[in-house]
Amino acid sequence: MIFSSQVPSMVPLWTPFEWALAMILIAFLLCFAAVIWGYLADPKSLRRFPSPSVAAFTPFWAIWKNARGRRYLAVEAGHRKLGPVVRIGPNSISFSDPHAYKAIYGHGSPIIKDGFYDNLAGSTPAMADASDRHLHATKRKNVSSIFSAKHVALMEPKIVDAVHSLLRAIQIKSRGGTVSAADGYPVSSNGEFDLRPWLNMFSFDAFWSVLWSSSYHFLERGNDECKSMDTSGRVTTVHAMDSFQTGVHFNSLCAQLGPFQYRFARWVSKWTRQGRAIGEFSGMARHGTVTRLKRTVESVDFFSFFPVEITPKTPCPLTIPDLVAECASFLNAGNDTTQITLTNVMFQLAAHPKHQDKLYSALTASLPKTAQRVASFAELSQIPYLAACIDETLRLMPPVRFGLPRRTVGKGSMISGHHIPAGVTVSASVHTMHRDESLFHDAEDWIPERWIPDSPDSSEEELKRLKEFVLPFTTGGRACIGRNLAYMELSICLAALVMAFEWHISDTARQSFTHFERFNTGPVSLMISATLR
Ligand code: HEM
Repeated sequence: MIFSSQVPSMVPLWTPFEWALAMILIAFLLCFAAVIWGYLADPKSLRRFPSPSVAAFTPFWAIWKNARGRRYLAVEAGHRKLGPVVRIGPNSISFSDPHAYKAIYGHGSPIIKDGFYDNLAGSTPAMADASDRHLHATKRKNVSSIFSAKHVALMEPKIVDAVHSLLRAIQIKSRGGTVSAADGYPVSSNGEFDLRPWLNMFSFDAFWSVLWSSSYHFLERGNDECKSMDTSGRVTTVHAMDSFQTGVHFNSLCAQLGPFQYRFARWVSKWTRQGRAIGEFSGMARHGTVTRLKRTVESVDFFSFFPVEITPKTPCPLTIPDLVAECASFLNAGNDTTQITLTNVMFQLAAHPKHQDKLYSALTASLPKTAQRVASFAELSQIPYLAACIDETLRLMPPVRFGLPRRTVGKGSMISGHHIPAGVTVSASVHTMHRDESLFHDAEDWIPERWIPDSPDSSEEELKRLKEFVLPFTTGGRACIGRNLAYMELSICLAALVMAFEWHISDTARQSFTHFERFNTGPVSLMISATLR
């Protein structure tokens, strides 16, 4: 009796910790069962398509590959192993047939942008993120005049100014110096320096000036510190390149989740560096927009052309959140792609000295002596070999390499002879298409001459295919709106770099030149040396 009175009347079966563990296990088993059930039930008949590894069961296959910067390569390897139609997610199909590319993205295709973009968009979608056709058409109408040939031409002096700053900076780096006390980019003892951040600072300086007539003068400082403003108006100093790269990478990873999981991931990540970087980048656009609204500028910039008042042509003008969203989207789309292309083409020219000499001779032969330091776009447009070097780089190393996600609607679509029902994510990658040996000879090699009619490396048939299937800006109603600006900036900057310097790359640097995929796929670094001509 004494003994039993000491025993509590109710002994708890499990401790709170054991209960928590049991709950986690049950939640895990339920998720696992839901995944298997989704796969077996197969309401959209996607099991007919082969898939690499666990891709058919979970989006984390693609997210994991993207986290390691290699998703486009994993998808390409999947096609090589499994064929032209591959399931790369529970609800996501990738095609490698070039004609499938046209069916998905081309003019007249009913297929729309995927929920991936709705996730990216946040509360105020920019034109580039609007998946709804009608909303996109209204937004594109609002901004299309900004990108007219006439308005883009007005931006040339701003680009030229930034090119002069770049040349000054490179001249100092080529001699092993620093551009200012804040310059954080060393030159190694053999004279090599990383050209990538300098081209990135160029693309920021140039685009800031084109968009808002302002500049942080990154190139003059050798430093990318700038201002970011949060939604409450608090201003902080951030590093533009890191905020952009980290923020875009993390946002692209999360956007591959469903809408609920995306919001949850963003909420959880508020306390991480990655989550904060997303806010810092949009804060850079907010700060640029708010300060530009307070200033009057002497020369026109892109911002001057935004419709902010109701007119018959613009019945739905832009509000301040719309302006911030468009500016963030332009800053995102227009800056990194330019940097990536310039870095890639400089790599190719340094790695192919004969082609570099050929381009230099073409430039000196065509340009008047007075124009040779920084030539005008009108003069440079007359030099086919310059365009060929840019186009061949965009073919072999397009800045946007992954299959842009699109969603089938209505009664579904026929793609490559397969009926894909509505509500499926479909994609095709230009990286795979641009390297298709059935379209282009020696497709893995950089051969600018293939773009030049009547050269030994070109043929009439291949030239037709180059025009039809080399689509770094994609095609159809969602194709790049900034293409004219991109060619102007690339041509002026590239010609000036080749006219001013001779570029060299060591074997070690050549072999260690690698790319990393975030949303765009860009070079990690480009160690190079330059000699003043
Ligand atoms: C080499 C340079 C460039 C390349 C390779 C490129 C490529 C692309 C691609 C592939 C898309 C489609 C993206 C998607 O569907 O998700 C796109 C869209 C877009 N690009 Fe570019 N781009 C370049 C330069 C620029 C520049 C300089 C701007 C200037 C702001 C710009 C602005 C845009 C915009 C606003 C869109 C969205 C168009 C829409 O949805 O209607 N791009 N670009």
